[in-house]
Amino acid sequence: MKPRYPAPTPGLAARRAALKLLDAVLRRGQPLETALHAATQGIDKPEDRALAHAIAAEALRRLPDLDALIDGATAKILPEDAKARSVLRIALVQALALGTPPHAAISTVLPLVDGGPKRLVHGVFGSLMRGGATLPEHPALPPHVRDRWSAHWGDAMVAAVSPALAAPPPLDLTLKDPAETARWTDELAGTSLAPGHVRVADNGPVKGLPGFDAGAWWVQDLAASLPARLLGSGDDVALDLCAAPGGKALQLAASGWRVKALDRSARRLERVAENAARIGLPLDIVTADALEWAPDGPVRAILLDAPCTATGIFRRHPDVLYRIGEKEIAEMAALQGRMLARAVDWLAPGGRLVYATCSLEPEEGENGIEALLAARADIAIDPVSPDELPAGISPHARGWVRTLPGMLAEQGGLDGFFMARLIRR
Ligand SMILES: C[S@@+](CC[C@H](N)C(=O)[O-])C[C@H]1O[C@@H](n2cnc3c(N)ncnc32)[C@H](O)[C@@H]1O
Repeated sequence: MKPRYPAPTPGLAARRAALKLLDAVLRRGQPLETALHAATQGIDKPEDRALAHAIAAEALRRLPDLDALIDGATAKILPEDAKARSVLRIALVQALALGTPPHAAISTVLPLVDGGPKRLVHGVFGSLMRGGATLPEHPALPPHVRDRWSAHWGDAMVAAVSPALAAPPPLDLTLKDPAETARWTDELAGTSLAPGHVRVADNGPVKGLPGFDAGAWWVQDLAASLPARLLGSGDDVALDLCAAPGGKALQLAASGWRVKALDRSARRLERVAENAARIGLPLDIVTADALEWAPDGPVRAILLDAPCTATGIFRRHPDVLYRIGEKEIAEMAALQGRMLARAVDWLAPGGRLVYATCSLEPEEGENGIEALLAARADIAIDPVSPDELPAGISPHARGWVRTLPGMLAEQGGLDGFFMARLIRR
């Protein structure tokens, strides 16, 4: 007897979820990670959810190149938001970048255009495959990002972004005890670019690596480990005003500080508590909005790792290349300005505040600090000296630190960050 309903195409659910993810990022401006839960609802197997994420992330990494192929193979340019375009992006990225056999790549997406231009999708995909289509070794950047970053940082920086986007970033670990750097570099078969840092080439499951269960380290990009280093060690109270998921708060605690780890997100603070328990370091966790909360008295050390557009972590989160524009940058810069103005007021005379963002936008870094300095005669930059930084990264002449794509490229690069250490006179 003929089945009443056709059997579901194996792998279709993951492709449908990938389509929803692309839609969430490109049309609704949602972060990929935020959209993941809703897009993969009803998918039981973790490997199918991971596949959906991998397809969408790779499609975002390769979007301008995929679109150039599609546009070169269609007589009439498909609208930017046409479902057929997104379905073709998903099929092509699997066949050309993820190693999916072309027949599987197309047969698992065609049901997604049921009742739509199935023949067109099939025809465009087939003609591209027959024509030997390939993707360039280094992905092209979307024009609006290329122009923005080229205006701020120059063409050499932009040229360094594409290779950085092509390869998955290495896994960086921060050690609880920097004195054990040689031991863990050896046990993890990694390389170390700074005391307390190990870079691991093999990107396998983190929980399986030596030292995870023992709480010897946590995952943290090398650039992200620099701001807490700039506060040095101490045994006083240190405020970490935007603490979750906790990498920098743990660094401060490991350096002896009594850390008040504040964040407004109770859910994200659960991760902080889990991480602190695994590592075995004490943190005083406070759920509060830094724009409303205030400490009891002046403090000597503050870390403000402010919420930002996160364009500096494009290697891990390529959705920032499509979600972030001038409006988002201006909104974040305004929020950061308010947080910074409030936080410097809490500093004791001689106290230090490290301000950091994982953004490649000067509005969220250099410009914000210059505006603060112009408004506050009692605040100055406490310049970072070269010996506080890993070899290959130098402080800016103004005393702050800017990491850019292209730095340490031969060793695997690092995230884009801005950090400045301020002192209250
Ligand atoms: C860049 S992340 C912090 C990363 C963290 N410092 C680390 O090293 O793991 C920014 C954090 O700021 C928090 N946040 C955003 N607005 C806030 C506010 N008004 N008050 C407190 N935390 C806030 C977010 O919940 C987010 O966890």
